[in-house]
Amino acid sequence: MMKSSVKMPQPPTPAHICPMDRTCSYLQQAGSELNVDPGILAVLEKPRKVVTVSIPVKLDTGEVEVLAGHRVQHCDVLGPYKGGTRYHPSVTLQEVSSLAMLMTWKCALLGIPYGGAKGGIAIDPNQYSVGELERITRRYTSELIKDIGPAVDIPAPDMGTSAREMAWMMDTYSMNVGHSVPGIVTGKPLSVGGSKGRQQATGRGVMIVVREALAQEGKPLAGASVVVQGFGNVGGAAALLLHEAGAKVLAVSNLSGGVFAENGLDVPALYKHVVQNRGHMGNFPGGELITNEELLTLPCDVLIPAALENQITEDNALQIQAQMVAEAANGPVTLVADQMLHSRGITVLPDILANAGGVVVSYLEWVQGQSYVFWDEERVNQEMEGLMVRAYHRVYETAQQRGIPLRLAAYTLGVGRVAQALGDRGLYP
Ligand SMILES: NC(=O)C1=CN([C@@H]2O[C@H](COP(=O)(O)OP(=O)(O)OC[C@H]3O[C@@H](n4cnc5c(N)ncnc54)[C@H](O)[C@@H]3O)[C@@H](O)[C@H]2O)C=CC1
Ligand SMILES: O=C(O)CCC(=O)C(=O)O
Repeated sequence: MMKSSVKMPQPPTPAHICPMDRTCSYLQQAGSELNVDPGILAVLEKPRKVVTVSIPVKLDTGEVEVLAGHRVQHCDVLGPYKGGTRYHPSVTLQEVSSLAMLMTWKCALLGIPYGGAKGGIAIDPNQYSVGELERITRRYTSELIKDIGPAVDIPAPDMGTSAREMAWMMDTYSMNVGHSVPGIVTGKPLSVGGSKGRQQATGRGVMIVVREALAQEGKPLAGASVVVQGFGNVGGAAALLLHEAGAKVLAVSNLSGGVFAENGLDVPALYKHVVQNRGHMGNFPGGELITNEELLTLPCDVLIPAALENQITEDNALQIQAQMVAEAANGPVTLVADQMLHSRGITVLPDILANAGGVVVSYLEWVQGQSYVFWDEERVNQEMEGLMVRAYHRVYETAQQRGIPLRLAAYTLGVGRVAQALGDRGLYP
């Protein structure tokens, strides 16, 4: 949705927070809950293919910079690999591998016929011109040409990328193979076969899951107090849609800081302000400034981290005052913090459920493209809502039946489906 022009150095990921350890730990927990054969778990712990490519790019100054790009394909037992492409300074092979594994469980949980993958380049896109970004994206795509394809691995947007980059990827792939291949990416512009509703889909899915979870606790979404960290594609759409649904959005933030209003922010006005101010929240007349750290610990019904990984850690988990945390970002809560929130009775809606709206509409885009029939936005939203609501209730019921947290229930469903398919395909006796 909105690209920020704020340039700030990124703090390194603390050494004790390893994204792959977290994802593997949840996999192991789901495996023991389901009594999955250790051989199958050993297969699922490792990505099937890891590709790192060198991306030489001529900068506008005439200098050449050589970047590293990754694509990790975790598992394709249920269908083609699927997952976003991230441009962010924190990108590492470890991070991309963990995100690829999350995609496998997310697609399986939602019942969509995809495997899991993720890609990324460790750059701050705000530091590059549009021309440089185009050259980087095209070279990255060309380097991956033998590893991606509409029946093999289908990239999509993630942090730092959008429909624009998907159009460049599609064009580059199409030029390489000699004909137009819209199905090579999802999240592309409508003009080249994108789907209505994809841009807001992840945020809309977050809103739907939060609404269902609040309803389960007997609370309506209208009037619920919400805090959102991140105001990009996911956080921006989630805040706007929650506001539209009558929730009181107390605070939102992005890289530039945050704003808070005790009686709720006028989110559309803030959105306009941020666009006009090239990503800056400061000087917004309808709220007071707040830091990202303060925002995370505000008392509210629902806290929605929609930016980076590892935002809720053992250092701030005890200060979280939300009743519910909805993981719009991938991996915003560390392993230890997750246990701390659980023992404090705070409901955590796990990423593989809460942010699945994006890949669901990517799937619907792919379905429309395959059939050459394109739907109106109402139909896309309805189909997505149906899948999200059913997934939420499957997770909730599994958690109730097994007496386990929602995250483990979600993993149990996702891992169980993949393990079953592995067995049925004869890969494991
Ligand atoms: N784009 C998509 O369809 C999907 C994205 N996600 C996840 O959602 C998260 C956000 O992705 P997008 O919204 O697409 O990215 P984006 O690049 O559009 O927006 C990221 C937002 O986070 C803010 N941000 C960055 N660092 C921050 C910090 N330290 N503190 C506060 N805010 C900060 C940025 O200023 C920006 O507002 C990521 O974890 C991504 O993997 C998950 C599912 C699908
Ligand atoms: O839309 C997609 O294919 C992938 C979205 C994504 O990267 C994610 O859900 O984390």
